[in-house]
Amino acid sequence: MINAIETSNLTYKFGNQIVVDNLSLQVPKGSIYGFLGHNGAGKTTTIKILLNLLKSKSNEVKIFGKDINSNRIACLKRIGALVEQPSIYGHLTGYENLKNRAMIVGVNQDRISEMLNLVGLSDAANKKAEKYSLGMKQRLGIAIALLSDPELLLLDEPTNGLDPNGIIEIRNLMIDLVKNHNKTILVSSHLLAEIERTATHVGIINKGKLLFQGTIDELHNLSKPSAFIQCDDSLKAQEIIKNAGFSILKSNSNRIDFNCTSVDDLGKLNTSLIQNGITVYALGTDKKDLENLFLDITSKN
Ligand SMILES: Nc1ncnc2c1ncn2[C@@H]1O[C@H](COP(=O)(O)OP(=O)(O)OP(=O)(O)O)[C@@H](O)[C@H]1O
Repeated sequence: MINAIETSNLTYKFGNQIVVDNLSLQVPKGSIYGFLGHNGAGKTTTIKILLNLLKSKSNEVKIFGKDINSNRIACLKRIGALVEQPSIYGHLTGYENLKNRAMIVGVNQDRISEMLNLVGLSDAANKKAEKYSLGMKQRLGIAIALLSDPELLLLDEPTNGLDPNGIIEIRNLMIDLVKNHNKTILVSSHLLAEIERTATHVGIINKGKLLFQGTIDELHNLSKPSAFIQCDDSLKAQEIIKNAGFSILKSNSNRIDFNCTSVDDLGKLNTSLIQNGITVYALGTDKKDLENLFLDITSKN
């Protein structure tokens, strides 16, 4: 299947600084691709290149299989974007902002109500945009980007600065757009927990280099599961765990983490701890969350 976005050894410099370094992204059609990286990693620069706002070499960037440089207009027609602040006029209502944009891009005005409905702003359609919350402004920005019905959406940190409710609204909107409206979304973020809940695929960059790319499941599989025990005698329990052939990963007086992956082994260990007079408060297996994985991956770079 053709990827919505494919970059091949994409490299970009500001002066002598390499900001995007041999980046080969593959964003499958129909995915929510979480583009992760710390501040300054090169996410916005990459998105600007994908929008042809910054120049790439020929065949470094393909949109739905077509080189962006030789098919600029055709490619850009298939992309909607929200980069940095949405371009919204505060003195106009949400409806008027969309109407204005619909005239510029030559889109039928019927789509305005449809877009307001899609992003959940129908009730606020006649309110001035300056009175909108940050989350409403972001959703209006997405509605503007969707007016021309692009297949691919590029969203640069759309949840930045939003409260938990605003984050949930954007998250649900992204899922709805992909599931029910056949869109593909590339969404950049440094809010890792946020990406974990929405993304189907993930690309992690640091200093312009791609450190990981794959499905969210592949990312999770990178972290080795471990087990933990909480009990009343940590020192004695550690001896028993070591004697059973496991290595202690970390421990304190409340909790011991060790390299057990089998629930059978964990059950036997529980029996052994109890037989040795230890009271076990809790035990279970653990997998690293995305945040810790991300720190692991980026710190190795
Ligand atoms: N116009 C520019 N001129 C010179 N350097 C720039 C310019 N824009 C960005 N940079 C530099 O390029 C690097 C990557 O910046 P970029 O904005 O792409 O990162 P980012 O991952 O989007 O970070 P953030 O999350 O902070 O927006 C940074 O070191 C930044 O200082």
